[in-house]
Amino acid sequence: MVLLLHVENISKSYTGQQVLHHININVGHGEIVGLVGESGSGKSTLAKIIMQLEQAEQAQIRFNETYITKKNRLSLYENCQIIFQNATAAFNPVWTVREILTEPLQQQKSDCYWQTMLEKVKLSTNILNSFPHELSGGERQRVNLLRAILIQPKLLICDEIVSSLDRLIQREIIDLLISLNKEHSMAILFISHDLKAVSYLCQRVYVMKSGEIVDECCKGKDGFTFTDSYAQKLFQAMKN
Ligand SMILES: Nc1ncnc2c1ncn2[C@@H]1O[C@H](COP(=O)(O)OP(=O)(O)OP(=O)(O)O)[C@@H](O)[C@H]1O
Repeated sequence: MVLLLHVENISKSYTGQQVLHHININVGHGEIVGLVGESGSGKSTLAKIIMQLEQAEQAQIRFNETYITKKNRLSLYENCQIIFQNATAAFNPVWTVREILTEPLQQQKSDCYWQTMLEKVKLSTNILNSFPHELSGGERQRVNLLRAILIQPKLLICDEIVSSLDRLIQREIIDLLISLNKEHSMAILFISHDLKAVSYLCQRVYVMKSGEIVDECCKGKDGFTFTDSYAQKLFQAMKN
């Protein structure tokens, strides 16, 4: 598989405490990859470093064969987007949904365009004049997702985006990700505690523990088969 994101040797400390230890991960073009691990294992920190929102001590990040630094991060954002769990925090509360969605495009679009795009995330055009606080959690996360995919990124990093939603809405969002992956070959790095969601969605998964990648596995016909005992326990607990 041709690599889209290639992350090598990421280490990070906060106030003398090392939270990431020589992390290597990669995501292929059009691939859906999971990143799981217990709370505090360093998943979000890794995602922020990839997006140049945090500085790592040493890191080599290549996206589409180009080394990414703070200086050229804007070109990364044209092809790689991140969405977080808390969709509300991503929005300006005094903007309507139309204003929120128009911002990354930097130009007005027709009602017909919005209808087509909103249908992709199963929202109606009525929502365009609403403010974020008038939406449900699931609707907010759909707007967040649509905002990220409007620029047709090659990679979408999802950091716990379904954790606060109920099961049915979680499933709808995940099915939406699968269709976006199929229709646009959009690669996804899916960071989650939710191993059921990861098992359903992802083709390959990395398991993280205390700032280290302890296992990596491709999905086979029986799901994921890990060699590391921590990874085995983690996924075994899900089945029980
Ligand atoms: N800005 C910060 N300053 C100091 N320590 C931090 C900071 N951000 C994260 N940490 C620490 O780094 C470690 C990794 O945190 P991180 O949020 O990356 O973990 P995580 O795996 O994403 O956790 P969760 O699943 O709960 O979101 C934790 O010990 C956390 O307390």
